[in-house]
Amino acid sequence: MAVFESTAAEHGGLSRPRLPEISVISPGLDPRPTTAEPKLAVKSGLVRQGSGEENTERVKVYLRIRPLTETERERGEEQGCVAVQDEGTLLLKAPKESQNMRTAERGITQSMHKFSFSKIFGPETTQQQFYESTMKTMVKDVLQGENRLLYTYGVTNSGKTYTIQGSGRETGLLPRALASLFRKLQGRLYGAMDLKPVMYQDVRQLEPGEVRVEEIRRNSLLKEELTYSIYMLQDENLTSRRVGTTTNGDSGFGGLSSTSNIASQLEDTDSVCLEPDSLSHSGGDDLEEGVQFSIWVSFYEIYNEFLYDLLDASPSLQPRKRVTLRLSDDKQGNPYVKDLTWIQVRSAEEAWKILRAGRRNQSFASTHLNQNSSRSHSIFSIRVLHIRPEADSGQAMHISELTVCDLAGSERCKEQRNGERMKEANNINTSLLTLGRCIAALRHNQNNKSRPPQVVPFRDSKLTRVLQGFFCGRGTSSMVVNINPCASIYDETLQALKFSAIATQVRHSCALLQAIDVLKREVQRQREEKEILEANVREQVVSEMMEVITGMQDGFRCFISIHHFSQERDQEIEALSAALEKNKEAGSGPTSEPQGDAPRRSQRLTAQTELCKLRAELDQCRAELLTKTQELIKLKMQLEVPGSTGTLTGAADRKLEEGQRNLRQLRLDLQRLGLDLQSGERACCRNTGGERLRQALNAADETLVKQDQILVELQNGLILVKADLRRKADTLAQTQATRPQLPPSGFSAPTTPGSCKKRGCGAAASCDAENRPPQKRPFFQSLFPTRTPTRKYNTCPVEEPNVTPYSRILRSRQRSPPPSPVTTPRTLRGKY
Ligand SMILES: Nc1ncnc2c1ncn2[C@@H]1O[C@H](COP(=O)(O)OP(=O)(O)OP(=O)(O)O)[C@@H](O)[C@H]1O
Repeated sequence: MAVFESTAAEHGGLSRPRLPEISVISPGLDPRPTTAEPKLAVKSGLVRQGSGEENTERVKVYLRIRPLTETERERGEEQGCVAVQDEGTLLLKAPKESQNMRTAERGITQSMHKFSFSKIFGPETTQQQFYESTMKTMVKDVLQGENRLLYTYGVTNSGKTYTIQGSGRETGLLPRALASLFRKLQGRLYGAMDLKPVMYQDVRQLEPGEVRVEEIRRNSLLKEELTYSIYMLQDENLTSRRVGTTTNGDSGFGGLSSTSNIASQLEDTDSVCLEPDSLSHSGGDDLEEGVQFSIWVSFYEIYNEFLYDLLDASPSLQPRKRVTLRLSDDKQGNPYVKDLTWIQVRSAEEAWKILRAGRRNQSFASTHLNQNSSRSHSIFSIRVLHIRPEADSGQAMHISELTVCDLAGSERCKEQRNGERMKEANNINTSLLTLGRCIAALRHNQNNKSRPPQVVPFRDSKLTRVLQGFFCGRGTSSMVVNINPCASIYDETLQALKFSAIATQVRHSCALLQAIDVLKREVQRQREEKEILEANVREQVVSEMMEVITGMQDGFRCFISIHHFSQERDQEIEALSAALEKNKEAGSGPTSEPQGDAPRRSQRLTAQTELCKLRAELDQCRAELLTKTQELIKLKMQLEVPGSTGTLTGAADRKLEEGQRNLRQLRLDLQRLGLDLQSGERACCRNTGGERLRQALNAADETLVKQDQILVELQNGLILVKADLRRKADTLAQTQATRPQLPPSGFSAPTTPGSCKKRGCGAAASCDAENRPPQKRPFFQSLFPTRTPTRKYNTCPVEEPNVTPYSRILRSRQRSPPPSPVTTPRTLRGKY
């Protein structure tokens, strides 16, 4: 067939690569389709991808082809450039006069293009059929709590407004949706007006005063709509102006300037008399039990990138400056139209009147293509509050939304002769272009998950910003592409279809929703874990704190008891010290001690008395020792003086024996004194614990130790003296034996010539000094000058007849065992 022949092949020359005959501008289709394969992969408009994306659904894109008017047929617009191959496939064939055909003839593009859609609706499709196939399910979803968006896209004069609003009795999708909604909600409407949607998807509880304001606003709007209708009917002149009226454009002014025959088309349908659809037949059985619904509507437009509230002003007949609305973000960053008017509606008729009132405020103008062309994007939203009246304060459990967006038609700016129309066209095209970029970015991000995601330019236009939520997983969107089969606008239609082809590749952000759900669950789980962890930590901290506090309490109790004890001890010590002082002063007089401490204090006093007695004994012993020492010295001196040796030695011997006895007695006394000291100190330590007493005892003990040492030294000295005396006695005996002529009591130096008594004594002393302990010599020398017999005399045999009584005693002593070792004070101290 000639129509499928590529003109580019004929005229493109050899230098150009041969292009395929048909461009297939839709994913999932066979890139090389043939006429013999009319059935393409798209069956029901639901195209799925593999590799883990089976659960995500592509955005539904419907194509609606409007019928040609009689005028258009007469102009020769019907050239067969639009052909429906099946319910999902469209074939575009470039007409001869089109730009596309010219480029195709140069081999740059193809002249035929194939597109796939979710479903294609031909010119014969009725409004009812179109609603049943597109919006009915969306209404059902919204009543189930979902958010849905439907928007129309297409070239100007392609039937977008007709599709959404309808014309005459051919009501469009929106009034049908409203009628269906209210039929479904019969008996389930929430009568009060105290809950109102605000911001992105919040609900606010209204005060009674606010409720009255809301009622006044709604009644005013409905009343003025009624007044306007009556006015329109009565004023024939005005009514005659309705058909074919052209406006001067809307530069921010509403009212008459925007009134068009579109409004009159709607007014023809003065009541919503719609064929009942299958949804409304089903009644409200599938609605959630016990839930009531409050329906609120809003209507605004985006004109030249400004937002205007179409329900804010009454349908005034006087032009006035309109107030622009601002876009804001809530705490989660969701955009919403600030201060937008929301009206609660209680029936489809009320909603219909509100819609008509808003339509009169919308910006329309006549263009070269459409006498009543929408010059703005209009957005009508229905918010459904799901309310459980029995719940606390009747709070809304959930909000769902159905938004219907009638986009302005794209058109060629250069064909607009009017400057205002050109500006509008520029803005329309810019916002539509941004919408196309957003959809392309979404498609890119979905298809290239391994690559860095592109920024979706939602913020580049007001339109994409207000619709952002529906593209980001907070609902699903459906697109209706309207085309006009006129050959004269083929190129524009081709561009619109190329745009829609991108949209068909976009998937709903179900994956995002699922990810959000997963993340929500994860956050909840982690929050619970954190709470448990926090509770455990708190418990541990509390138990540790309790332990610390208990320890501190114990320590404090201990401290208090120690403090009390030390106070008691201090008091006792003070009392004892005072008593001691008193006793010292008063001697052994009676004390005025307290009754309870009397026994212990008497013990202590006894010990003190004992100690004093011991000290006295010690002093006495010391005095005795001194006396004995003096006696010994005297005896020594007597020994040195010549005289009766026997008498002297006998006296010395007696004195020595007496001294030894005294020493033994002294030793015993010392031993007893040590024991007494021990017991006394024990008693003192146990009973008083006073430091001063202990110091006094220690001092006494040290004195005793010193005295012991002195006694030991004295004893050693006595032993040496005795030894010396023995030697002297021997010498005397030998002297007497060798010198019989001398009187028996003589004690003189030997008269041997050349010899000297002193010399002989010196030799003996020098000889004897070697046998003495070196440490004792100074003491011994201080006591007794060295005057001992020589060794020669010692070695001489002693004749028995000349033995004196002293020498006998000495001999017997020499035979007797040596004196027992002196008990050193250290032994006592060690025991002590
Ligand atoms: N399916 C249809 N059946 C009958 N008439 C239709 C259909 N679609 C559109 N029309 C008519 O075509 C004309 C243009 O339609 P409409 O105003 O809806 O186009 P539009 O796309 O909204 O244009 P604009 O973008 O300029 O507003 C209207 O007169 C409308 O009644």
